[in-house]
Amino acid sequence: MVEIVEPNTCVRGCCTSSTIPLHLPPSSYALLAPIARGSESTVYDARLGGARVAVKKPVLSTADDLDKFHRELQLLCKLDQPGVAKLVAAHARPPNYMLFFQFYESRNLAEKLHVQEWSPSIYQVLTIACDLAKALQYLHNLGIVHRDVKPANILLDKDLRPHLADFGLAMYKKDLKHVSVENWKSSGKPTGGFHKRNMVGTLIYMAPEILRKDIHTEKSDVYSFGISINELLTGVVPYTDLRAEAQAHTVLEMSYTEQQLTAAVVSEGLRPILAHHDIGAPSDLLSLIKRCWDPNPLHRPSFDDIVEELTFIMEHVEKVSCPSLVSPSNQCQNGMMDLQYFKELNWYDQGEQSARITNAAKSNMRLWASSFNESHYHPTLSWGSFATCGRRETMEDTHFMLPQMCNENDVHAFGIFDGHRGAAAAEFSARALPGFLQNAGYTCSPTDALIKAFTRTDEAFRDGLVLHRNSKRIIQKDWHPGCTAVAALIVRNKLFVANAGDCRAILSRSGHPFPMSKDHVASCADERTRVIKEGIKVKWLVDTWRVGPAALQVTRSIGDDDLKPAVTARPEITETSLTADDEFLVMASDGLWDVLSNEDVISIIKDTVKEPAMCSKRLATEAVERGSKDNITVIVVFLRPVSTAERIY
Ligand SMILES: Nc1ncnc2c1ncn2[C@@H]1O[C@H](COP(=O)(O)OP(=O)(O)OP(=O)(O)O)[C@@H](O)[C@H]1O
Ligand SMILES: [Mn+2]
Ligand SMILES: [Mn+2]
Repeated sequence: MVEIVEPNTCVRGCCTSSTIPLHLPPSSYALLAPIARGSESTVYDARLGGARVAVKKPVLSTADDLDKFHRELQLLCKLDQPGVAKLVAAHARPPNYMLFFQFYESRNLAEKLHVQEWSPSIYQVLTIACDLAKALQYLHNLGIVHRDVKPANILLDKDLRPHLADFGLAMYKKDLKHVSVENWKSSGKPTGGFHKRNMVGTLIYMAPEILRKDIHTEKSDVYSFGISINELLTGVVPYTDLRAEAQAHTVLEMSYTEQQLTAAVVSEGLRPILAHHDIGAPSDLLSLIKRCWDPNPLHRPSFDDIVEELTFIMEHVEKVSCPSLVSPSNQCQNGMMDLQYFKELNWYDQGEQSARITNAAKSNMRLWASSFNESHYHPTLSWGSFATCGRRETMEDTHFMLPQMCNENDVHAFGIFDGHRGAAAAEFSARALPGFLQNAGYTCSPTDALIKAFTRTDEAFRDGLVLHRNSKRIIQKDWHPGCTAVAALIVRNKLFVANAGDCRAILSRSGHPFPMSKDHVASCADERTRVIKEGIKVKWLVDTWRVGPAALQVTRSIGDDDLKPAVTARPEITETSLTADDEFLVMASDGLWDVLSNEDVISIIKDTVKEPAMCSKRLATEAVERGSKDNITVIVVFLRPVSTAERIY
């Protein structure tokens, strides 16, 4: 990539390599945007000789930090294994100290699981586990312990293969024996002792012997590996799982301190909830995970054992699962093919294409540029979501999150769609509505833009349906998919909520629920009267009021072209000015509100760790526990700054 210039060493001469350039002419590289900022370093998206790389630039404030940099570089120069993040170059001379790595496109495993909500197949879990075990086996054979194995340090490439990164704490085992634990923990930083920075995010992956402040061995990496693979399998951050019994501690909630977690892991043998057989995890894998997190390091397997066992499990899974891919049950009979094709049209793409961004939007115009006075209160946002199929077999909910819409720092939009009679309308709307909203945003007020976005989405979807019905000669007259929708738009200090149907949005204002939408259901007298007036019958059926021959419970929706115009897509809009009293916004599909009251939702968030994705997940899990039988989608948006301590403990 870039030529090696002799002598190829760092400034001190302690780091050498015959293949990796260790000093670079400034013209050969360019740092672009930062992609991660830690307390010890910043990682940049960068270019080196034309290729995309990730550059880790450590903060070097003390002589110790410099020693640490050279140790890390010496070590990285020796590593060459496909499961280890590849160092491609370094610059180790004043004033610039940088490590250049091959770029891994699919972020780290923690983000993939908890931000993108990726749910891997068993085969993908086994592939990652196996690659990672081989990388750790390689390191241990070289006498190196990593000491910071956790999903955030596992980078995924575009094929989702893992690469172990962050050798900031890695050491030769022989050197560790001399280093007392106190030494690596406190390097004279102000708080001293067990520095918070080392704990945050890492504590839950630490073996009991480390928490007891004994020496780290390779078996401590085995423990962290076991915890990480279980997280990969369950999608649950350790100790946040609500399926646990009350006494099994949801440790990451505010009420638990790190001392309490440490005590529970060390003396009560507390561990995360093991993945369940239900999800198709082979029992051999589950028992392997359990042995990896055994309290006694001597009882944990070595990576030689782990690699061997995982290889065996993978071969077995391949044999069992491959034939089903071609099983006759998956093939459609001839007559069914067309209908199948029709339903499987990619409605997301259809939606995206209908709401293509207009020229106005491509120019330099600003969204709602003149709206609202800049001197007002400015909310500080953080957002997260969680969506689950729940007890249903299919997922008909969709959502979108558009923080900092069109690069406007203080314009944000979020939306949830709950499909019925199929997922088509919900899938279409999740992509179309944000586009229509943006296009309208250059010319209309926020309220009008929201109304336009809803009605245009509805029209475009119903037009699309007609078009496909005709062109594909599908005689499926009575297929009329629809969806309910709620969308929130924040423009500076103003919050607008548009709702059509029975999704709901509430604010927590001074600790109390403040409804931002009204449910549009046939049991609501006003709505029932309106629908009847527009010519559609409403009948009491079984247990509730239902609309038209389709027996819909909602009175407003996108789609449902058999019930238009009575079942209108026109949303009701609520508007409010945000102040420092507004803590957070919660939006969710009716799967949540069926079993949780507005008050329940507020109080659950109050005693959950202040991380929006975790709050969303906790609410959904709680709703499933309380018997919700529907799909559940939750978006939580904090409107005030949340301190790191509140987010982690
Ligand atoms: N080679 C890479 N390709 C893509 N992204 C990367 C790469 N290296 C690092 N990153 C991103 O930067 C983040 C931080 O990297 P790394 O863990 O090496 O830095 P760090 O400063 O030691 O972080 P911390 O100590 O806070 O965990 C990773 O989680 C990942 O999101
Ligand atoms: Mn890291
Ligand atoms: Mn690190």
